[in-house]
Amino acid sequence: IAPEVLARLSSARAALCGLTMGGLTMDRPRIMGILNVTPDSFSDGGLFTDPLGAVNHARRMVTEGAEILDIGGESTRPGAAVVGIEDEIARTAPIIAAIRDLAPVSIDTRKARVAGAAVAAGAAMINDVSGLAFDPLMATEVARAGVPVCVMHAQGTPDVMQQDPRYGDVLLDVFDALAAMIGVARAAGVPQERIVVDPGIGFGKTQAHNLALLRRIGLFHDLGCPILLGVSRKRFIGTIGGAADAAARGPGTLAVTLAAVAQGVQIHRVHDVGMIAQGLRLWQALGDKAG
Ligand SMILES: Nc1nc2ncc(COP(=O)(O)OP(=O)(O)O)nc2c(=O)[nH]1
Repeated sequence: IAPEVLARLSSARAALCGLTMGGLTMDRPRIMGILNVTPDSFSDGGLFTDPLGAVNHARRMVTEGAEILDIGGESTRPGAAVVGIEDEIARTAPIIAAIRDLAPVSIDTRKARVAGAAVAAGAAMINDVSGLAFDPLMATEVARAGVPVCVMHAQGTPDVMQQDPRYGDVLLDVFDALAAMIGVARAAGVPQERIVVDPGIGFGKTQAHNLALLRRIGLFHDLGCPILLGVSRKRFIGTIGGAADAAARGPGTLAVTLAAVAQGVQIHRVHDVGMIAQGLRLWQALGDKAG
């Protein structure tokens, strides 16, 4: 099946997944705006640690086209330190309460108690970069909270994941690992239609692994869940695109995002919302036969 046909079929199937987060269906690409309230995130650490700055940035991203806001209080870049639960809650819960009416909010955390506090503050989704593996209580917490969860693949933890990542076949290995995560979530009581999958670009992957995953990312539709992709400003974009400064990697991020849209990827987690939203509008106009 031609990739574009596969993408349409997959998008249709994903739309039937019925994931609705704040009423968002998965029948067209959605932008998830990144709100890192951390001092050390790899590309924007420290920019939004003051509450007013964080709220203003959230408002600007929604104005520019973000339909989901992903707030994180702990950097998961290679080598990052683990943040204490109370600190992570203190960083995120008050901001969630302040931005919850702007757009559905996702909490980017590996810890069940942080996720619970976030949902209590108004979060509408849990984004776990450890794929429910870091905190044994997370799967149960997700089921209790009754909100969608993104399970992301990572090989190893941030402190060691980039030292020597290896796979038999990265596509099939990641596919199987995500299928197992879906099994863990379902066994804990999370229904299939509340599960989103993410291959975890840059999380225990070489550049070659990242490119192999991106070339065939449409394969993951066969897991029966919407796909979330986080490539924004990541190292491989800087290396290939020649942009040493992470904040200058928006054009490369847009190129990779549109390639993923062509394979039916539904949720795009990005820093440069305005740039990506503009690109998506052109992409959709080109695909709109009635236009
Ligand atoms: N689902 C999902 N969540 C993620 N959270 C953080 C990062 C890392 O990017 P960023 O948040 O910009 O950096 P940091 O982890 O340093 O805060 N990437 C992903 C991703 O690819 N997918």
